[in-house]
Amino acid sequence: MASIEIDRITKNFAGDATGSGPPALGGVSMKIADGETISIVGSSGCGKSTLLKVVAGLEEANSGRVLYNGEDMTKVSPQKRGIGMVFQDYALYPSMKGKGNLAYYFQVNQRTEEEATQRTKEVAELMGVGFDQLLGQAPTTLSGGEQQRVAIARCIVREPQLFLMDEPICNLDAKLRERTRLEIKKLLKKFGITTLYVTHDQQEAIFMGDRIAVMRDGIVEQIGAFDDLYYSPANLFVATFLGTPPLAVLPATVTGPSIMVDQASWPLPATVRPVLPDGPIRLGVRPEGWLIGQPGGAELPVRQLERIPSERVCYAHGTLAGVNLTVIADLDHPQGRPLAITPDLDRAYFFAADSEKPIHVPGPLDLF
Ligand SMILES: Nc1ncnc2c1ncn2[C@@H]1O[C@H](COP(=O)(O)OP(=O)(O)OP(=O)(O)O)[C@@H](O)[C@H]1O
Repeated sequence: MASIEIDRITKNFAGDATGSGPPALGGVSMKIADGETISIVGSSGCGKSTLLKVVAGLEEANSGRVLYNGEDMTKVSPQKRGIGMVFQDYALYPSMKGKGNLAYYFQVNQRTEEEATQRTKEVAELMGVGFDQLLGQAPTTLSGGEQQRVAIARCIVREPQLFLMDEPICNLDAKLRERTRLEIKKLLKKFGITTLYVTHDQQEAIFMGDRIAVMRDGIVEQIGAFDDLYYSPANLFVATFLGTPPLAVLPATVTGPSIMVDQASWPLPATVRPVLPDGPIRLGVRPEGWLIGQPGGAELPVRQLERIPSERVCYAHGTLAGVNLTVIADLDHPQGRPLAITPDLDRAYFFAADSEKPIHVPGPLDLF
């Protein structure tokens, strides 16, 4: 097991070296505690996979260091780093059955057969019902999802000190994805494996990660527990990146004790008022941050209703002040009827009109 330190890593691919575009990694630093899982999220091309490859030693950084347990890995080959890697298209050894794939590592490392059997059994039990059966089959007879589960188990049996996973389950169907992520999490916690986990799926990032790192253009914008990022975002990018449906960011004007959006004006709470300058500002409101049907609410013509029966609500999509937004309404809200919406200003986000800097954010909520 290992604690990992990524220290000011930069990476320019040949094409970028002339400075024509932003570097793939522009000085990434983070510390991952022993046994911790960090989910890495960010838009396509922001450098997530490159970061994993640099940590694995598959790509050479232009500057910076990666340390495992305080030891600089720059000169250590990927094979000697004790890493388990699972990528989207991870291939199994096709000539071996699942079991052989798991045991192969023990054979080449002259470890005993008992150890291989014991460890395979342990991992197979944790992988859940039916996994034993997969181990008896050749990879060609397994579906993509089944192959990926065997590939994950194969990494785990090797007792990696660091696990690098790049969208490992994105090719699985929704049901299997949910089951597999649970299996992976159980395994990581049971064996205390330090992990970097790249995903495009926010729910998966929240579920898998002890902390989440949000990347943009080769930079880590913020790293922290989901609640920190969600309620105390470092900037507008993080605020709008996390959350589905996303935070609505509305043009607003502060005039003394009130804030105005479009034609509607609402009194500012005493906690917020002293920190907001008069003049234009950006008001961020999450779908759950709107109060419905209050006097003085702005009228939201509802463009579309999206029913979420399991939550007993519906998402009402509409446009206010030229901004598309979503509010949470009653499940039986009639199609075509507008909603009177008022931002819950105690739970709102305020950003400068001309920068991404937050002026006031709600901070962790006292939910109980
Ligand atoms: N081998 C390479 N040669 C040149 N440029 C590369 C190479 N690999 C990645 N890049 C560039 O580096 C940047 C970061 O790519 P990377 O694959 O790390 O992004 P990502 O966040 O993992 O994207 P995605 O979510 O789409 O997988 C992109 O601009 C990409 O085009």
